[in-house]
Amino acid sequence: MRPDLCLQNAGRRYGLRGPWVLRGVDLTVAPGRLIRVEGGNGSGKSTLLRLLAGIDAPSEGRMTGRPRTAYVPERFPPALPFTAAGYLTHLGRVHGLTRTAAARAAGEWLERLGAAAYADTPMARLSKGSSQKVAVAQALLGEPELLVLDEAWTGLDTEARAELERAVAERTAAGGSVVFVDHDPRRLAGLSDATYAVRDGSLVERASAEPVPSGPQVIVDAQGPPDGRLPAEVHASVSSAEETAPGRYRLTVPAPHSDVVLRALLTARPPWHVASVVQREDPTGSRR
Ligand SMILES: Nc1ncnc2c1ncn2[C@@H]1O[C@H](COP(=O)(O)OP(=O)(O)OP(=O)(O)O)[C@@H](O)[C@H]1O
Repeated sequence: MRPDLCLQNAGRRYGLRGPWVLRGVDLTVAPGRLIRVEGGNGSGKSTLLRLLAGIDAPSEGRMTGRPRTAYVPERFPPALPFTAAGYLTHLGRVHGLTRTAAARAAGEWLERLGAAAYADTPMARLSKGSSQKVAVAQALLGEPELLVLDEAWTGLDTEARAELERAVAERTAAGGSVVFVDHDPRRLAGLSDATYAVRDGSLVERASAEPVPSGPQVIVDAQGPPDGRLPAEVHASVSSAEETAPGRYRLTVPAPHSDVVLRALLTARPPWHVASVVQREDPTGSRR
């Protein structure tokens, strides 16, 4: 089991005498956790995410337990001298994949994000939205143990936003950790294990992270063996699980997690029988 990533009494300031942007920050990111970071404009969210991503170092304090990390920055440099597929394949190789595996992963992620048509387009000619898809794909293709997302949904179309939510669910179900900042409070609402606010240079944990799941939910009716226990991946991904008969469950699943849950049920040994899958409207009535 890999260790937790820990920031201990960490501080960051820019320049030797610059004001402290962060100070005395303690944060533990355990495997499988989904962590949301909030805060006002200029409060230091991106600074914290850059420390977690390992592309910046604390000016004081310690950081231990660095996992294999990928990062989607707030601003992605689009004017790189590569095509989208060429760039992603190159990055895949940096992540340790063979050339063939890297090219395959690049193609798969461009396809999932709806950017396959731009695979051979030079990065400098991509629209802002397509460029953001490449930024997201480069982070996902190495199946990182820690995924750090700084406003990664901004600029994506609706389908790609949903796909990124699914990818986050897949990462955490596979034991990866995800830390994200997003201006939309409904982003992954009800799914975070913890929410922290950056305030006056400190990191404050919000008392309780969204107890009531919001956003669209899917109701799955599934039958396992009579003494069947729900697979661990399913347990980790549902809002609630009600046993309606021996081995039969009515699962309420946040929509972004539904693929992960269905896959876990259908590939369990023995596989579960999925009797029905019904979309339930967002109980808060909000739209994304
Ligand atoms: N490279 C840098 N050099 C100097 N100052 C910086 C640098 N990066 C950030 N800062 C300063 O640190 C403070 C926090 O910035 P940061 O980008 O981390 O905040 P943020 O919460 O992510 O802001 P926003 O919501 O506007 O993206 C700001 O005052 C910013 O000007």
